[in-house]
Amino acid sequence: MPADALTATSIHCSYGAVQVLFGLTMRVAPGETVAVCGPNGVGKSTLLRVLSGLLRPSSGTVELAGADITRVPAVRRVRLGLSTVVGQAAFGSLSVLDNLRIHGYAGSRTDTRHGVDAALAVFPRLAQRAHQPASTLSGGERQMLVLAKALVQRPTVLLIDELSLGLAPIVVGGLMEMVRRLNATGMTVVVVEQSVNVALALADRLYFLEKGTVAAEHTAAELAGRPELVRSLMLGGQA
Ligand SMILES: Nc1ncnc2c1ncn2[C@@H]1O[C@H](COP(=O)(O)OP(=O)(O)OP(=O)(O)O)[C@@H](O)[C@H]1O
Repeated sequence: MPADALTATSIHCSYGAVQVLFGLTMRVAPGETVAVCGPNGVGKSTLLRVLSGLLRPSSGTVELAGADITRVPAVRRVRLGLSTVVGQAAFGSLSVLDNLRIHGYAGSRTDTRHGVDAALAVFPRLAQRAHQPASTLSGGERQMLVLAKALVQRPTVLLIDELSLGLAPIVVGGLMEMVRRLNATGMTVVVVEQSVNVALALADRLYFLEKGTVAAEHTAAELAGRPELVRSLMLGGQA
């Protein structure tokens, strides 16, 4: 049996004296899209930071394709094929193209130009705006740029924090379609999402966190047509 694309096992994590994750375990199979959901402040973004290498857990392990990467720094994780999309940050005064090039140099494990071309092919709208300063992009286009930056790194596993945050539903719909297409190419995707509707529409499987650990895990198919169960899971109650 092939190794999981990504696993987190018994993760404990704290900010100073404040513990946020308590023995959290999750796994993501190759080619799967998995969503991490739950109420505000439950530790979703903290988990993402641990997976991406921005935060070191106090105990527990993170594995990428069966290799222990718990102590591997974030930049080296990118080179191993694990990229992270967080927020809508871009260098505003630089063009779309230069933003992509810079990102390629920062994490490159392959030829940067090839990666930039491949990313622009996925986002024709960005290709049309390649020479426009990033600061002039709309919110949705900026989010596309963030996804495109991760694509330049040609990840095997893509971590996305809050794809839908602050964006109009129609823009979110477009971005979801992009993520689906990436997943269809074989890319494994983990999304941290506050919108359960986005999570349900995107993911094969969903983890629901409560008090820094996994309270429940369901396939999207199991949750289809069960709004009461979804509601109670999102409120942090075990159902
Ligand atoms: N840098 C930090 N220093 C101290 N505490 C932090 C830090 N970042 C997050 N926390 C705390 O850790 C807890 C979990 O935060 P986290 O951002 O992981 O939650 P979340 O589930 O992603 O929440 P949300 O859905 O509101 O974004 C919260 O109580 C938060 O205040």
